[in-house]
Amino acid sequence: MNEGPSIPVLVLSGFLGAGKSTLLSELLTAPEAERTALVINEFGEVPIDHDLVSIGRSEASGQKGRVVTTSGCICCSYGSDIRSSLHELLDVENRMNGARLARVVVETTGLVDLAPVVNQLIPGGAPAFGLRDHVVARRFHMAGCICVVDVTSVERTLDEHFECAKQIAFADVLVLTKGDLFAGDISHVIGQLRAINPVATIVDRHGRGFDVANVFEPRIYAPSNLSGDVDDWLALERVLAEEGRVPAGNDAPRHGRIRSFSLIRNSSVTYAQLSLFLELLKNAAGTRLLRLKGIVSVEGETETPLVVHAVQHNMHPLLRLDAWPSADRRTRLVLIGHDIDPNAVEKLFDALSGEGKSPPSGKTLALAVAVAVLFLGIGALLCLVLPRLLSHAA
Ligand SMILES: Nc1nc2c(ncn2[C@@H]2O[C@H](COP(=O)(O)OP(=O)(O)OP(=O)(O)O)[C@@H](O)[C@H]2O)c(=O)[nH]1
Repeated sequence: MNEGPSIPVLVLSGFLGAGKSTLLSELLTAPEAERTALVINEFGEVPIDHDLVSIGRSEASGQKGRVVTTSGCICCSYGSDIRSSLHELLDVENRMNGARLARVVVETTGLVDLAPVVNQLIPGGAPAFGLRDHVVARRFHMAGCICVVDVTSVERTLDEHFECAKQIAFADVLVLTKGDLFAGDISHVIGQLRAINPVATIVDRHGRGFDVANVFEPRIYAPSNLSGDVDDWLALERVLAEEGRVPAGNDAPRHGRIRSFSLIRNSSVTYAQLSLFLELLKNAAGTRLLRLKGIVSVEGETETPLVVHAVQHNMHPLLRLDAWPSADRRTRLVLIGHDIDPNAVEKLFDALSGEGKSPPSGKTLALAVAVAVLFLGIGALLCLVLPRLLSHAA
C-alpha cells in the first residue's frame, strides 16, 4: 500500500444549484489545482455533475482521470460513503508515477447533511470498521469546509430546508454566489449567515480580489471552533453510528419527501420543443421542483449540446457547449423535487418532442398540456400556459 504524507481533504457544500460545480470548474482552471482530485457525489442514479464540472477544465492542469463520481448521497448510504471514495483515490495516486495528490475536493450533494460526512473525516468520529477505514484515517485528513451560498435564494431556502443551515454552520469559508443577479441588501444576507456561523470567513465570488485557489487552500479544520450546534450534531452522529442507527440506502432517510429522478433519451429535440418542455414543467411543478440540470442534444446541432439549469423557480440561461464533454451523447436530465410524478414528466417530454421525429402537432401539444395538468396537478396554471401553446401551435 502506498504510504506518504497525509492528503488534505476539502469538503464543498452548498444547497441545490448554489454554484458548487461552477466554483469547482473555476478552481480547475487555476494552476494551483494541479494534482487535485475530485470526489463528486450526486443525489440520484445518473451522474451528470461529472460532465458539468469538466466544463472549463484546464487542459494544462491535466485533471482527466482524477475524478471519482459517487451516486447516492454520501450522508445516506454506507455503500457510497466518503471513506470508500477516498480509498479509491489511493489507487489513482498509485498510478501517478510517483507523484502525490496535493489535495482532494469532495463536492457533496446540495441536500447533504454534513454531520455524518464530517464525522467520517475527523479524528474521533465514526468508528473504523476495517483495514480500509484505518488506511483512510492515516492517509487523509479534513482540511477545510467550504459552503457556497446563493444570495438570491438563501433566505427562502433557510426557511424551508434545515440542511442549508447545517451546511452553513459547518463551513469555515462561505462563498457568496449570484451577487451579479441580486438586487437586494447583501449586508442583510450576511447578517443571517453570521447568526448561524459567527466565525467563518465570508468571501464574495464576484467581489474584488476573489481568489478561488485561496478558498481551496488546505488549512486546519477544527469543528470545535465553530458554533456549539456543530459539536452537538457531531456528538449525536457519533452515538447513531456507534449504535448502528445511521439510516442507509438511497430511498431513505435524511431527505424526507425529496426525490431525484432522471430522464434519458437517445434522440434529439428541437430548441422550441425543449423551451416549451422547460416552461411547462416549471409552471406545472412550481415550488415542488427544487433543481433541474442536464445536457440536451438539439436537432441540427447535435455536436454542440445545450446545458440546462433550473434552480428552484429560476431558469438559468441555456448554455451551448463547443462539444460533448464525454462519450455519452444522450440527452440526460436530472430532476430533484418533491411530489413530482416521474412518469408525468416523461410523458410530457415525449409528447412535446414526438421522440425527435417531427415537431409536435397542435393535437400533441394539447395532449402534453393534458398530461401536465393531470399528472402534475396544475389546473389553475392551464389558463397561463394555454394561450402560449396555441400561439406556438398556430
Ligand atoms: N449569474 C450567476 N450564475 C451562477 C453563479 N454561480 C452559479 N451560477 C449558475 O447557477 C446554475 C447552477 O450552478 P451549479 O454550479 O451547477 O450549481 P451546483 O451547486 O453545483 O448544483 P447542484 O450540484 O445541482 O446542487 C448554473 O446555471 C450556473 O451557471 C453566479 O455567481 N452568478
